[in-house]
Amino acid sequence: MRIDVLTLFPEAFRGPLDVSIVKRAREDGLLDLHIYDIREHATDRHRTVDDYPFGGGQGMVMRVDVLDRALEFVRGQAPERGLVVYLTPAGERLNDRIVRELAAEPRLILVCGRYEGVDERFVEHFVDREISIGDYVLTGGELPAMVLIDAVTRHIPGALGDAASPQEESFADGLLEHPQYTRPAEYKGWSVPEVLLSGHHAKIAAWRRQQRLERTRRRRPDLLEGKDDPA
Ligand SMILES: NC(=O)c1ccc(N[C@@H]2CC[C@@H](O)C2)nc1
Repeated sequence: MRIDVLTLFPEAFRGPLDVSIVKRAREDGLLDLHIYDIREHATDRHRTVDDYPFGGGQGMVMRVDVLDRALEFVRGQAPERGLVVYLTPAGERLNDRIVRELAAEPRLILVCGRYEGVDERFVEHFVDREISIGDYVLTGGELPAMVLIDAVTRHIPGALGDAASPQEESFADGLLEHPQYTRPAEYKGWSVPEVLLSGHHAKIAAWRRQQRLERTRRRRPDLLEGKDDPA
């Protein structure tokens, strides 16, 4: 899978994507990640990428002409057209379903805004999906883009290694994940649920399912809406 990123701050991407699972996915050629600087496509002497908003208001808006040129350049770097995703608080709330949809794409082109955002004509004519990672405003789309890259990479076949698979986790069955325990079996008088030490796999699976249900009912009843009560 190829992911291209358009940003004013390429340096923001150094670090989180250079470690562990995402790093290995890149080294193994499972994820082909490229970061591009939007400012390279500003044409004036001052390399301007933003301007004052028509109609007034505070802050600056990123120019559609600069973004169009940057996107056209990036598009030309690979044969697949790519799905253009703009990170914005006004987007669809990211969830497991959307992550899986995006992970199925051969190529994503993520657009990270700054200031007050981008000219709406860019969104209207060039963006395929607007995505939000939560109901809060950040200084830029870079962190949301890194969240998206991390979440999507987990679904690239082979990225989690042969053992684990994204099926067995939170949200995969629409529920929150069950609690996890490991050694020591006893710590400061705190013990591990007996069933997990029993080696009885059917009982363990049942206990974990019950835990997922109870946790979800207690913490995230919204995830259960519209579902008949799962047995
Ligand atoms: N919740 C989110 O996913 C999110 C995304 C982007 C963002 N901020 C950028 C800065 C200017 C505009 O492009 C939007 N804040 C929050």
